[in-house]
Amino acid sequence: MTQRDEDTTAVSFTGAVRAFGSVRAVDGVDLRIGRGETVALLGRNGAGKSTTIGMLLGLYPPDAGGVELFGSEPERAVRAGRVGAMLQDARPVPRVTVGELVGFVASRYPAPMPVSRALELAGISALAGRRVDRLSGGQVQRVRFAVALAGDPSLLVLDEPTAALDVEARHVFWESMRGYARRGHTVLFSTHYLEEADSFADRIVVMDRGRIVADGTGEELRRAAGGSLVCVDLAGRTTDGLALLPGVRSLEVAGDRVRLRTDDSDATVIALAELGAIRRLEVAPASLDDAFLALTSSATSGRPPRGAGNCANNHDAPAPESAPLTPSSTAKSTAKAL
Ligand SMILES: Nc1ncnc2c1ncn2[C@@H]1O[C@H](COP(=O)(O)OP(=O)(O)OP(=O)(O)O)[C@@H](O)[C@H]1O
Repeated sequence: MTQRDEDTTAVSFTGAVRAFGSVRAVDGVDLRIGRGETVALLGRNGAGKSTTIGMLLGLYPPDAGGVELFGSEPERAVRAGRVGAMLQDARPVPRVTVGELVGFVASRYPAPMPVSRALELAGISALAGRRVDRLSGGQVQRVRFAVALAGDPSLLVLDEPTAALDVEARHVFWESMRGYARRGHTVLFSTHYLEEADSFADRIVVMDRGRIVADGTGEELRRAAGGSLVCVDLAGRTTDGLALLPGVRSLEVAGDRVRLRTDDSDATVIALAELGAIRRLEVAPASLDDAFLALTSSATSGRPPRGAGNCANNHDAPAPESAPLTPSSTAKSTAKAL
């Protein structure tokens, strides 16, 4: 790494590998995050996101390759108070109040932010005098955010930060995050919420089976996954030959309706018209859900993914706001790529 790279790089993974027994949780990851960037780490359960975050914090030394924070080993950056983390499995400390906990954590850092400021940013000023072990799951999650902020770190690392939050609390959380990022801080967060990744990150890094399978803006990911969806009723015909039509990358069947993922919707539509297969024909741009499903390993046949816009099966209910993409929902919604 050159001096200039060191000056502009917050996080650097080079061919990083970490295995647990026979499972290669992180399998050759190369990733650079520039200072001031907000990056989302997206992937199904078990994709390797938490292990990546653990490596970044120095909790899991790499079996091969390297990980650096601000140009040195992670432990050093963590010890210097340059990193604030919010992990999934942190337990509430018994018997202390929120203010005491955040104050204690802040006192361990060389240049902390005022406790009142950390509480305010996390939206929990009113909880300062409450005992941490008597809070709701969503409130504890916000306390953990305040703890991560307490040292006024240059890099915030958040593992599924909004997992236990209701819709309103998620909005408050992201507003705080935006404010923090705007001050030039670097943020890396993992999430199952595609909309959150799209709305709040400068870049989305998609992991699958320990590897990075895509890295770019939401728009770039949509394009990489195949631009458009063409949907049409089968009207009793089979899908024979449809996968071979011009532009078509894959197809999915839901009842009597077929969805073609295509790089060239015009050519696909013309070919369908030549076959006389144009009943209830619709063309729609691929959604981020579609991109995610195309970029990660797809599962079984079934309903079209949520967020497929006008090209979804007309009988499908609309997607709930910011629904998380969990294996159970993807297994139901992922269609077979042929
Ligand atoms: N401490 C561990 N011991 C054994 N296997 C582990 C350990 N930590 C993770 N793994 C395995 O490594 C793989 C990646 O797990 P990881 O927790 O990094 O995924 P993830 O993307 O964060 O998943 P989730 O979204 O469910 O939190 C999984 O197969 C997991 O079972």
